[in-house]
Amino acid sequence: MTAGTRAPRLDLPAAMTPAEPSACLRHTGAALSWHQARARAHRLGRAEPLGTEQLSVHHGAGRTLAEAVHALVMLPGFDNAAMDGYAVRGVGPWKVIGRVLAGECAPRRLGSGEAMEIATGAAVPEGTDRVVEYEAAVRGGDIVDASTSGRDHVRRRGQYVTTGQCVLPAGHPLTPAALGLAASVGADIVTVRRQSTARILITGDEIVDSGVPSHGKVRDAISPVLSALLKNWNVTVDGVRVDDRPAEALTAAVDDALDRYDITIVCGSSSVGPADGLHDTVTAVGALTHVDGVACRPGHPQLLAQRGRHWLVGVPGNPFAAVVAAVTIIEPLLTGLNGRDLSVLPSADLQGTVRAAPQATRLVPVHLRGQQAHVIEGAHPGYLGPAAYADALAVIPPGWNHEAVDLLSLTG
Ligand SMILES: Nc1nc2c(c(=O)[nH]1)N[C@H]1C(S)=C(S)[C@@H](COP(=O)(O)OP(=O)(O)OC[C@H]3O[C@@H](n4cnc5c(N)ncnc54)[C@H](O)[C@@H]3O)O[C@H]1N2
Ligand code: MOO
Repeated sequence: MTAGTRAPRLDLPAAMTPAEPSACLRHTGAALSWHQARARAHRLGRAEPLGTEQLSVHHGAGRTLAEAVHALVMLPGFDNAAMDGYAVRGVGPWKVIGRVLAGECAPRRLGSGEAMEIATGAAVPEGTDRVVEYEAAVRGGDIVDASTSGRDHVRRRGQYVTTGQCVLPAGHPLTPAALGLAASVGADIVTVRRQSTARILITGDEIVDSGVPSHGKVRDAISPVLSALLKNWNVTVDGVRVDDRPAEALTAAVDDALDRYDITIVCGSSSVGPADGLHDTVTAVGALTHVDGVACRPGHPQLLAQRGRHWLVGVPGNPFAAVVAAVTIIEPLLTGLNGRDLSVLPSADLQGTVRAAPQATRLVPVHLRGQQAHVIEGAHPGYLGPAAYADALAVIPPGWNHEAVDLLSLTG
């Protein structure tokens, strides 16, 4: 609910031409470049990592390792068959002297000219030269024969991992496969960063949190999108609350949330209008400002401040601008808090009409098709339509000249 004269229009492409200002020329903070803001949020988080806890590998999904996982066993732990068939020794034909299934031990070693029927994963009998898969074997009675094969179909002990080897370093995200790997090298417990918590504070007298808004009112679109993004980033979003102005109410709510949550996110109130009290609140709660304005379109009026180990993020009230702020500030901050490196962003060639801003990074919703990102027309700071269809946001740097663009995932 900013008031006063509108900011002059910048050189927006057709796809992003809004009916209201998207440039925050009157914004008071010294804007960082988009890359600087992202890097700073990450660096700050990295300097104050979250505490740690120990979790079962069954419950670690989405967490980040605080301590490396070292193998307690060889992988494989023993020489075993990679195929169902016959473990053989020497040249065929072989006499079949028995059978060994997974989990069993062969009763004795193989002699030359002998074979043992074997299941995939079973320990091969001592003396085994190779495993002949059923498909390549010809059996008659207790004799089996096969042509020579190039592969021995034996997975050797320690072929993948040796005991003591670091299989997952600290800072590695516990993806489903990483959890399986930790278990396969014998880990029951992993040491991870604790789950971060966030409180979303929605400001604005015009905002209603359910139902169809009456004239002059606006349905809260930011809580749903922000809550979902935060859950994707493994944050516990502990309640969403609509705070009425006056400024003292916002300050009290922020003060309280800063005490109790890792990240307090104030939506709206970030600009320069008469009801935009976030800057005063930052001062009143004694937080130190690190980012105050980012040279990006949309999403310029972003804020990052710190009180102790607690973080205050201001995101613009325009919902698409709020999404931009989330991927610019909140995601890198969380990446840092979890002790992870900022990932190198994937990139793609951009198809569609978009023009670079001279001094700001533009964030544009795109569909990904193969190696190409296709611009979704109609993006507007106050409208989530194109973002709702997008796979990612393309990062269009100032002065962009049709080079490949970086991509920020919107789908988790
Ligand atoms: N004179 C200036 N006016 C504005 C500037 C500026 O630099 N000088 N910047 C513009 C930009 S850019 C943005 S973005 C907005 C940011 O405004 P605020 O963060 O202060 O947010 P509000 O004024 O409260 O709301 C803006 C807009 O968004 C709607 N809104 C707010 N919260 C929600 C919500 N939870 N769900 C859906 N929509 C929401 C609100 O009704 C307003 O329409 O300031 C510009 N003005
Ligand atoms: O127009 Mo404002 O850029 O952040 O939505």
